[in-house]
Parts: sequence; structure tokens; C-alpha cells
Amino acid sequence: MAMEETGRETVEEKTPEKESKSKEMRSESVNEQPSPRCVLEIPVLGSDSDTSSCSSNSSSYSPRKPVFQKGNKDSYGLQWKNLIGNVKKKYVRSFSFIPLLTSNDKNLRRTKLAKLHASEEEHVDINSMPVPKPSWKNFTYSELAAATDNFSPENLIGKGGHAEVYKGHLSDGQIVAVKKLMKNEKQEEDRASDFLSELGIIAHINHPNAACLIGFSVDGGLHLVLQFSPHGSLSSVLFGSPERLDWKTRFKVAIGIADGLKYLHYDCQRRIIHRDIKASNILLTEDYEAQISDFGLAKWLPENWPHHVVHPIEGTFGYLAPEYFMHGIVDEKIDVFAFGVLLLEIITGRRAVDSARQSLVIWAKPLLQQNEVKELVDPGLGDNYDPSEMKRSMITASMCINHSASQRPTMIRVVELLKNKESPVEGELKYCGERGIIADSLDLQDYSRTSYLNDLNRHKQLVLE
Ligand SMILES: Nc1ncnc2c1ncn2[C@@H]1O[C@H](COP(=O)(O)OP(=O)(O)OP(=O)(O)O)[C@@H](O)[C@H]1O
Repeated sequence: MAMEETGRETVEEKTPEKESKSKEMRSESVNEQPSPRCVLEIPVLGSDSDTSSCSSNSSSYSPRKPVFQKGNKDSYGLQWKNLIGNVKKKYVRSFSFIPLLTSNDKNLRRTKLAKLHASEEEHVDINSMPVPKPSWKNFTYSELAAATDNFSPENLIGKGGHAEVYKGHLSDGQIVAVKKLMKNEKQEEDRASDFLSELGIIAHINHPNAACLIGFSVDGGLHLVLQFSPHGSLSSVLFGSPERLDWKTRFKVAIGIADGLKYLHYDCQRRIIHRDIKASNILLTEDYEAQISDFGLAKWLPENWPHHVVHPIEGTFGYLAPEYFMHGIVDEKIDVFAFGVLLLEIITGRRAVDSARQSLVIWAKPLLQQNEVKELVDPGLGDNYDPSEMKRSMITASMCINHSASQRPTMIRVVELLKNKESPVEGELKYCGERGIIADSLDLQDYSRTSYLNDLNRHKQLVLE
């Protein structure tokens, strides 16, 4: 498998115009609460046998509610406590924690969390917290070095902006991917808090279409040990392989990603926004089941927050929703927009941004409007696709890339549309047929193509500056 490089950008600058718009948006936000950036409590599954397995089969999947355990005697609890203590000691001078809660009542937990303020978060004594039992192994550096042949270049399978990923063989024969967080421009403190945030988020996830964590290590650096995906990422298969991915598999992957996002937004313990949905963050299992990975930018939002405003804006150029890159607004709809771009990549075989840094969204919109199916579909597919699946994919993509977040469908609706459980209704689709697939989403009432282009160019400048 070829080594893959991926990258995301951070935009630091804010113009006075953006700042004031952003403030306006912020004041609309509930309670003006601080960012929920913190370590979440670690959910624990009922029994040891439960905890050891990752969901890998969507047909046998049923959502499981994590169970929280009180008391600090068991070794797993100690292990987690030690981990936080260790990371804190080694890397973090000050860090905020959300207390671990014992109640299984989701609403109660969410209400409590929403009421927390930064000052309260900072003074939580971790010794008095109920201790959870994580299911992961805490690896030593020598175990990981042995598994990856001392992190040899031959085992390097991927490289992102923040990490190198190595293929490894554990002593029990299991093949894993070891994600080694790199020392980059970020402060050690920030990297450690990113690591704990990612760990805390992954802990809440248990779905066949989301990456599965096997363990971690804070020995000799920060490492995540993940289930190995033999086909690598969707990006490498879609763009880096001479063999064309057939439509059946592409459509299966699209549905898998949609199911995974629906789970993160609505069915998971927390309301999780991924913030970096892109082809290189979709891994493929042996049987081409899509798994959403890389929760390094993910954020959880309390139930009663309509959205959240972040700064700096981090993500990957080409997948960013306008309201996010212009105003830093984060909610489920930014993942929906990115999913629409990903769907366009699956349909067209073109990258979100090509080598000339041209946007796929801008290229595809007029073709979607004129229903130019032949122009849009990846030429490598020829006529080898199911026309009904293709049409549903195009309609869904047009709806997802709507400039207006409120006009974009939820991931629940996206899954229904893709799986043909319900057809688009009047209002979602304005025209279909003669004039082609023209969804409401393509009526750029409050956000014209020109203003999108201007915003996009402005964003591009910031990224390139
Ligand atoms: N479990 C895995 N199995 C196989 N390959 C993997 C696995 N995890 C990651 N990779 C490969 O490594 C690449 C980089 O991984 P990842 O996206 O997690 O790094 P990152 O530094 O967080 O990236 P980004 O630049 O998006 O921040 C992926 O695109 C994929 O090709």
C-alpha cells in the first residue's frame, strides 16, 4: 500500500468585517458559553468481552449505551487516571476536564455539561472523580517499536498534517495502524490536549462506520493504536490507484459514510461534529466498509447549543462550508456540506480541489443544474452504474452543498434519500426532468455564486498567505 500524505489548513486571520459578523452570530448562540473543549468522560461497555471488540459488521450492529462505573479500584480505571495524570504531568501545565459522571441519563448529563463554565472546569479534582474502565490497551514504547520495526519507513502507510501512521504487527499477531503524533508548530501543551480530546471523543464512538481504537501510548510520544484498514483511505483508492473503483463499491462507501455521520450527529452518546470529513479521513475495511477516522478536530456540542463559533478555523480547503470558513460557525451542517463534496468526488472521480486549486463544487454546480450526467460521472466508470443510485447521489450532493446551512438536509434525511426510503419532496427539489436536477439548494437566493466565489478566493488567499 502506498504511503499517503494528507493535509489540512488553519486560518488564523479575521477581518474586522468577519469579526463583527461572527460576533453577531455568537450573540445569537445560547448563553455565550465557552467552547466545550475538554476531555470527555470515558464510556465503558458492560462486560470485558463487550469492550474488546470493535463493531465491524453493519448488519449486526445495534447501538450500545456505555456504562459508567464508580470507584477507583479496578486496574482499567487506574490506567485511565494514570494516563490523564501522566499526560498532564508531561505535557500540560493547565488543562480543563469535564467531570466524569455516573448517571446513565443522557439528558441529565447533557444539561449538566451545558451549565459548566471554564472556571468550574479548571478546578475539578480528578482524584474525586468516578473512574471509568476503558477497553483499550496502554502500550509501552518498546511494544510499539517492536510492532513497527522501530517505526521503519517501510511501515509508514500515511502521513497527515499532525501525524505519521505506521503499519504494525502486535505480538499476538494482530495487525494495527500506529498513529504517531508529530511535533509540529503546535505547543506541546496544545498537542497533548488535542490528543486527550481525540481520545475522549473516540471513546464515545462505537459504530461499524467509525474507526476503532485498540489502544494508546504516552510513552516516548503520543500514539493511538487503531484497527488496520487494509485498503487504506478512500482517497488512495479513488485517486491513487490505476484500478477504478466500481460504482457498486462507491455507492456502498457513500452509504457507509452517511450512516457513520448520522450516528455521530444523532445516535452517539454525544452530539459529535467531525469538522474534517474528506476522502483521506475515510478508511476502508477488508470488505470496503467505510470507516470515518481522524477525530483530531472533532467537537462535541451540548444539546441546547444551536451551534458554536470557533477560532482559528481548521479544516481542509475544498470541503469547508461557507458559514464555517467565513464565520467559524460549527454545527452538524458543516459535516453535511463536506459530505456533499465527498459525494461529488465519489461520483466524478475528481478531487475536491484539483492541482490548479480549482473547486469541485464550483465546477459541478452548473452541471448538476443542467443535469449533465455524462459530464459529471467519472469517465472511468463508463456506463457501468445504476442510473437510479446515480441520480439519488447527485440530488443528495446538490442538496448537501447548498450555501445556506438551513437548506441543507440533516444526515438522517441524507441516509433516507440515498437508501431510497423516501423521495425528495416538493421544496427540496424544485425542478426535476427537462431542466434537470435543480434542487432548492441550487437556488442561490441569499448567497450567490459570485459571493461564494469571492469568499472562496478570500479563503484561498488566507490559506496560501
Ligand atoms: N487505521 C488505518 N489503517 C490504514 N491506514 C491508515 C489508518 N489510519 C490512518 N491511515 C493512513 O494515514 C493517513 C493519515 O492519517 P490521519 O488522517 O489520521 O493523520 P492526520 O495527521 O490526523 O491527518 P490530517 O492532515 O487530516 O490531520 C490516512 O489518510 C490513511 O491513508
